[in-house]
Amino acid sequence: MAFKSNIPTHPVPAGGKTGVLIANLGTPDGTDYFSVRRYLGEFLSDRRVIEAPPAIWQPILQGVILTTRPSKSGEAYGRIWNREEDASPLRVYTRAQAEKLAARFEGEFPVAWGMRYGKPSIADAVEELMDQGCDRLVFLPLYPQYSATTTATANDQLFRYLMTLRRQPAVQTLPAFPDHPAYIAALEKSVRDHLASLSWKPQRLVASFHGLPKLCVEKGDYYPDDCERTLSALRTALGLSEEQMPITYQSRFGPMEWVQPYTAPFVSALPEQGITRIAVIMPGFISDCIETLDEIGNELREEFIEAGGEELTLVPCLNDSDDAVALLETLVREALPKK
Ligand SMILES: C=CC1=C(C)c2cc3[nH]c(cc4nc(cc5[nH]c(cc1n2)c(C)c5CCC(=O)O)C(CCC(=O)O)=C4C)c(C)c3C=C
Ligand SMILES: [Fe+2]
Ligand SMILES: [Fe+2]
Repeated sequence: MAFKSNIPTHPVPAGGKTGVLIANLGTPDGTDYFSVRRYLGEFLSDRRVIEAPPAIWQPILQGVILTTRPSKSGEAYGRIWNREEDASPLRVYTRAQAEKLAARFEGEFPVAWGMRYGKPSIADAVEELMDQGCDRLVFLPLYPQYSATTTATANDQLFRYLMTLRRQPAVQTLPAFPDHPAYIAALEKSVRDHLASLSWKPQRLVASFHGLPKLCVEKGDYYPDDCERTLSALRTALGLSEEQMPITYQSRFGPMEWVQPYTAPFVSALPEQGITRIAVIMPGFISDCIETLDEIGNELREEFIEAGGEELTLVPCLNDSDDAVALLETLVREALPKK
């Protein structure tokens, strides 16, 4: 293999320069069939996400899944698309987080953003930082809870690109932050602010995390433990019990069993217990995306109303709020050597 001659366009200063790379999952470039197909094809070919042998999985993926799912998902993306920016919310928020974080660092640390799947890639972001003279990188996957299907594959992708470089930066990968005090404080404030803006009082604050196949957990992925850590810290901060703030898991994909309880049946069963006004918080997502805005904000709301529910409100994700950006700054600064 030939290694890339990646000579920075800016000289590397004496003593080195540190760049910050924030990474998220990735999202389609458009809502049309081919854009969504390209995205899902890359995402669902990742063996960290679907561990089945390619000889078995690829014919299923390239056959039935990539024939049917892109149209259905494209419609869902269409419902939540940011028309002003002509981009999906995940892209809009991730870019805004990077820009606002860069503004906070005032040139002390350049910031770039990259996506595990699609554009800009993690490789694009590494190049952007190295071109600015960075010879050290702090890599922050934007997943509060660890999973091999998210955090680990983001790290893999970073190192996969570094494998091609002649001139490699030093890299520090940051851990997940499920109960970091700054993260819990930001979530607590987002709940309090949102509840204060309502003219009614939810009877339950249902927490919904992205799901994961149960088999991944049996093989050692400790994602549900991290979700429990987040929720237990948040319940304590808000003074709520497990009954008042239950944990559930959404976004099941495929026929396998996933971590339970599943959000949709849990929420649909609430009206028959006399619970007809609820708020839903999704602390597994730093940014609003198709899974929060459409799966919960549209699909789940419809199911809840059909089951006899009256009100369902979403607590927005932290997105590009000052609290979110302050949290990212804290996580990065804590990782840097003290001067
Ligand atoms: C086996 C499939 C999947 C696993 C495992 C999985 C884990 C996982 N995903 C997130 C975060 C996000 N997922 C998003 C979208 C999404 N996820 C899957 C499948 C699996 N996820 C699919 C097929 C999709 C695409 C949407 C669809 O077609 O339904 C997103 C949003 C992306 C966006 O563009 O808005 C996020 C974020 C986590 C945290 C996680 C494991 C813990
Ligand atoms: Fe997902
Ligand atoms: Fe979904």
